[in-house]
Parts: sequence; structure tokens; C-alpha cells
Amino acid sequence: MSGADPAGPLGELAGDMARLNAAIARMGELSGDLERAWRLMREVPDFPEPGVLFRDISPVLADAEAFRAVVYGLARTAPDADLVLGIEARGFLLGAAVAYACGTGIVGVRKPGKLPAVAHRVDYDLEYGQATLELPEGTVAPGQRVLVVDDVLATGGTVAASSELVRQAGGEVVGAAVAVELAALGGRERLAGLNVHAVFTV
Ligand SMILES: O=P(O)(O)OC[C@H]1O[C@H](OP(=O)(O)OP(=O)(O)O)[C@H](O)[C@@H]1O
Ligand SMILES: Nc1ncnc2[nH]cnc12
Repeated sequence: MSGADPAGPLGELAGDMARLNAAIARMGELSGDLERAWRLMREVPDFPEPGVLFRDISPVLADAEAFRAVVYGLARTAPDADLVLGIEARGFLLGAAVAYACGTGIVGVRKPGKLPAVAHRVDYDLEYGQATLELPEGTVAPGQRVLVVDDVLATGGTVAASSELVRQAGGEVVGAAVAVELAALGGRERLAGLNVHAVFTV
């Protein structure tokens, strides 16, 4: 039996219009929630060291509507990804939710000394100091299309290092999605060639 509407083409059109109107209403709702997320973001001067204005998304994560809107904002970057990679530590919280929304698994890249089995390791520079990230063994498979998720894009070192870990494992980075981009720190320029999406840019 066909799925055609018994009322004919006009009935089908009415159905399409109803679905479109529902989608538009949903977008309006989400954009209100994004405004709420924007207002919930905290700025903490001189953390973790003097001169750094720290952008804290903890209150956004703690608010159901704001959290959902940010997660959907991130997930739309690469809905066809095979796998999501979340970066320690706040990238774990967002990454896991994005993976669930996209119907994929999640991999956490970690700071040194946390993983029992390390596939690859990359050292890099941060806005404040130096860091190392490690990819757990048995996670990214060759040819997999991976979306990298984090809370903040600053200098881009963390996303660049995570992307390098994916490539070392034979995966393809299909995009990087962050909740907040600190534009003045030039991360997007450093990541030239990568599809970078930020829900908010400051
Ligand atoms: O673009 P970049 O200059 O590399 O900086 C961005 C990274 O810095 C912060 O992580 P942090 O190292 O403070 O770790 P945390 O999430 O564990 O607090 C933030 O969560 C990003 O991962
Ligand atoms: N200013 C900042 N706020 C939050 N996370 C950061 N990571 C690097 N710089 C940051």
C-alpha cells in the first residue's frame, strides 16, 4: 500500500506545511534557548592565571534548555559523522551528548597518565602553558569520519592536537564543533582547512 495521503496532492501539501510549521516553531524555541545559554555563560577574570579571561560554560551545562540547544547546535556540524571525539574535560560532557544526538559512539581524548592503553600521544601549546593529549587504544578505526567536540576554541592547539590523534589512527576529521570560540586568539586561522563550527563567538 502506498504512503500517499488519501486527500490527494492538496492533503500531502497540508501535511508538508504542518511539518514545516512545526520545524519552524521548534527552531524558534531552540533560538530562545540559545539566548538563554548565551546569558548563562560566565566570565572569570584572572583564571587560571593573571591576564586570562576564563569563559566558564558550567552554568550552561547545568540548565536543561540551554544545554540541549548547545548540543543540537554542535551536532548539526557533521550529522553524518561515524564517531565523536570529546576532549578532556568539558569536551567529555558535550561530546557524549552530541554523540547520542548523532547516533554515534564517543571517544575521550585524555591528559597524560589516565589511560591504561595509549594508541597515540601529541604534545602542544595552550593559551596558558603546555599540554599533552592521548588517544585510547581500540577506539578510532581507519577510515572513520570523526567530529571533534570541545567547550572552547582559543589558540586552536587542543583541537589541532586532537585532530592529529585522529589522523594518526587513520581516521578522517570531518569537523570541529565548539560551544565558544575566542576569536581574538586565532584558533580558526590555525585550523585552516578544517570545518570549524562555533555555537557562540566572542
Ligand atoms: O584552543 P586552545 O588554546 O587549545 O584552548 C582550548 C582548551 O583549553 C581548555 O581546556 P583546559 O586545558 O583548560 O582543560 P580542561 O577542559 O580540562 O579544564 C578548553 O576546555 C579547551 O580544551
Ligand atoms: N579563556 C579561556 N576560557 C576558557 N577556556 C579556555 N581555554 C583556553 N583559554 C580559555
